[in-house]
Amino acid sequence: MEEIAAPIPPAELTVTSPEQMRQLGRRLAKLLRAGDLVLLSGELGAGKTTLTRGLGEGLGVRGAVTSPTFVIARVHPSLGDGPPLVHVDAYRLGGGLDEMEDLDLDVSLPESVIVVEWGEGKVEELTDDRLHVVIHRAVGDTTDEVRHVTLTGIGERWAAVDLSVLSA
Ligand SMILES: Nc1ncnc2c1ncn2[C@@H]1O[C@H](COP(=O)(O)OP(=O)(O)OP(=O)(O)O)[C@@H](O)[C@H]1O
Ligand SMILES: [Mg+2]
Repeated sequence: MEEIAAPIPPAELTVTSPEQMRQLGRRLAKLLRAGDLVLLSGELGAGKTTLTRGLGEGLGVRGAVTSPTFVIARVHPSLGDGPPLVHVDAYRLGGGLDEMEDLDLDVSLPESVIVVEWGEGKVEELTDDRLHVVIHRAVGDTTDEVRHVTLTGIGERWAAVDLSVLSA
């Protein structure tokens, strides 16, 4: 009989500064590979771009990750032989997937690591597997630098990945 493994629970961690958020991104980058989709949720200023900056550093890609004001997506090629980082800000992406494909990114998505801010309900169809990262501020707190981060792996790709290593 086939053994069905219990799903790995989401990892929950607390981050107390922007620098720590970047560090988390750098550590998370080590778990990522070409074809991965990372969905980032959290209110304005939660730290999605800050985390992505760390991901870019960890992946060793060219160019600093910034908040794209006039572009929806930016491709950061690898400085080595790793996958490029495709950073999407779907805030203004109304139509979802179709528009995503229309972006004409000149990059092969299955060969890239794709990180999407504000992508909920828009890009899930890109792949069955995704890592969903939710960043929360402590309720009612706008001055504090404390953030609660929940990482949930969805699909076969993440079934055996122990995300608790990220809290180390
Ligand atoms: N623990 C923390 N982690 C991340 N950012 C933090 C933290 N504490 C304070 N900050 C600050 O909060 C802001 C986060 O901005 P960032 O652009 O990363 O957010 P965002 O979620 O991408 O917002 P947007 O929805 O506008 O794209 C930065 O100014 C950063 O310095
Ligand atoms: Mg952002």
